[in-house]
This record gives sequence, C-alpha cells and structure tokens, in this order.
Amino acid sequence: MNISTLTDVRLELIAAARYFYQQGWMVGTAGNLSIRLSDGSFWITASGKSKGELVIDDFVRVYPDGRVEQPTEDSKPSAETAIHQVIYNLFPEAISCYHVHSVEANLVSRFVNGDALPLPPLEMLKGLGVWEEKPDCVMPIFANHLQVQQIATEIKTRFSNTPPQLPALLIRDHGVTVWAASSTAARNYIELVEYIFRYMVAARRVFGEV
Ligand SMILES: CSCCC(=O)C(=O)COP(=O)(O)O
Ligand SMILES: [Zn+2]
Repeated sequence: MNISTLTDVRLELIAAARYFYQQGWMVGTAGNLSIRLSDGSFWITASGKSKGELVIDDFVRVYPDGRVEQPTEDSKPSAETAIHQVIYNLFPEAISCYHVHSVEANLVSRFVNGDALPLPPLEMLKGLGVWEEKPDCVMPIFANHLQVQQIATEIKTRFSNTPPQLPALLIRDHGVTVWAASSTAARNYIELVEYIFRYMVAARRVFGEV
C-alpha cells in the first residue's frame, strides 16, 4: 500500500474548492464537488458550506441505494446531488464531478438561445479529449429549473439519446459541471472550460459576435 492509498480523498476536494474559490468560481457557498469511491458511493460537499474554507466534516457520503451518511445532523447533501448521481450513472468511468459558478460561464450561457453552445476551435479542446483539426464542438446547455431533479432528469434524457462531445455541460445563468476519470483531471477540465469561456467573452469584445 503506498502513501497515496492512505490519503483521504476529501482532502483533494478541499484543496480543489479552495483553489476554485480563489479564482472566483466558488464564491460564498456556490458550487459542489464530488468524488466516487470503489464501492460506488461518493463523497459530496455538504449543502451551504463556504467553499473557500471546507473542512473534513463538510462532506456527506451518498451510496448507490440513496442512503446518506452525514458527519453531523445539520450536514445535508448538496442541493445538486441529483446531478452528480445522474452523471455517475451515465458515465461509469467518471470518478469525479465538479460544478462551479463563474461570471464567464453565465455570460456565455446567454450567447445563444438554444440548448447548445458552439465552442471556438481552440487547441485547449485537446485537453478535454477532442483531437480534431478545426473541431466543430458544442457544449450542451440545460435550463436552470428551480427543481434540481428536473435538471437531472433532462440531463439523463438528453445524454442517454445523444452523448455529449465533451465531459462538460452548462446550466444557463448558473454554472458549469464537468466529470472525469480522476479528481486531478476534473480540476484540469474546470480550468480548461473556464479558459474557453474567458476566451469567448474576450473574443466577443474584440471581434463582436462571431
Ligand atoms: C449560492 S449557490 C446556490 C446553490 C448552488 O447552485 C450551488 O451550487 C451550491 O449548492 P450546495 O447545496 O451544493 O451548497
Ligand atoms: Zn450550482
């Protein structure tokens, strides 16, 4: 057994949340992070915690049968747990699911009225698994329903019929969610999609609508 096997994976989520908070992507209590374990359960941030200063007891463990293990009675699973559950069910290779709120994600989600955001053919897309010359990629956009379960159901229905080109989705006027085969990859994916959104906002300023 090496030393990394002994590390509590919640520490990775704490470090990632602190970093995202510093970038302005998890301001206040915004966003939620999760990591799946080998038994199929996952740790997810408890609802309403300040994401810049999480501690080890600010997580809840959710089991595949829906059972929830809370460190304290007032720790409730993230309000957006249903989205993490649907992502883990749809994508068996997913080990981490990260959701953040940035200003740029919200701006680009209004660049189109439809349910798909065309992405510029940037080299950065390779980091998200798109190895094509001049890739023609879109990021799926979902409506931000008050009932999170409705968002989760729409993700399930759409992705069951049409798998996304990228491991990422946008919820309009809300934020972005990514999933990956490791927590390190999920962190990179958040950085990559946020770079692409920043580029899109800057490009609109420089070139106008393209
Ligand atoms: C001020 S954030 C509003 C709720 C939300 O969108 C979010 O990501 C955080 O919810 P949680 O229950 O995970 O704290
Ligand atoms: Zn959110």
